[in-house]
Amino acid sequence: MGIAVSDLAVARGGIKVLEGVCFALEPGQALVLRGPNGIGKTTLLRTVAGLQPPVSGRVEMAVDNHVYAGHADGLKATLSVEENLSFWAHVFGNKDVSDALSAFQLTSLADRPAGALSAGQKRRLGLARLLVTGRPLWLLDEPTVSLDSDAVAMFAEVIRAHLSRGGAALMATHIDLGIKEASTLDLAPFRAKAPEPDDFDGVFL
Ligand SMILES: Nc1ncnc2c1ncn2[C@@H]1O[C@H](COP(=O)(O)OP(=O)(O)OP(=O)(O)O)[C@@H](O)[C@H]1O
Repeated sequence: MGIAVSDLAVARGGIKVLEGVCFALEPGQALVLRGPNGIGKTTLLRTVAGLQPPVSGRVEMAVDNHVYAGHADGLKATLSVEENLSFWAHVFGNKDVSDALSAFQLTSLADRPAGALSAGQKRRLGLARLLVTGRPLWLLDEPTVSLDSDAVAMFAEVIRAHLSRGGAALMATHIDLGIKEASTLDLAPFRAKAPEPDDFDGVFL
């Protein structure tokens, strides 16, 4: 099962930012959330991931089916690249990290402490964690930040392989990943309207 989102309204800091959001994501599909800075992509992803409650509407998806990767890489700086991945593999009941290392060209850096990686290498390691979770549904917020063009291509290849295995991905990104299987949802039409004041004259007093 993927995700079914219906008539969803989400808020940040107590203010509604998006409303009436509807989409469905099936296994094997990717959906890219688009919209200008501040429209609410992160807020929507966090709500879908269950990290905050919706204002209204529904998010239907299977329990323990997804993994969320936000802006922070969530790495342990003193653990090596391999130890970081092994830690996360263990959390999700898995062991083998070799495929994740090679998918993001991290094998030659396996023994280096994560704190001594470049920004792009840290991001590659953060994304490699997705592969060791074994979870089918990936919720990704700006996954390509700090990646150079080779690493973006690497990431796009990982997404394609994930989709071909029946996985799914919902992601907010400003760049074109060149994934032809991916569709796009422009969030501009779902921007929440400013609330009508209850007391029109009162707002001027
Ligand atoms: N902690 C907060 N308290 C109040 N408002 C916030 C908070 N964090 C974000 N916002 C506001 O909520 C709105 C939605 O923010 P959000 O981070 O979801 O947007 P975004 O589309 O992901 O933006 P970007 O493309 O810049 O990452 C923005 O207008 C932002 O200023």
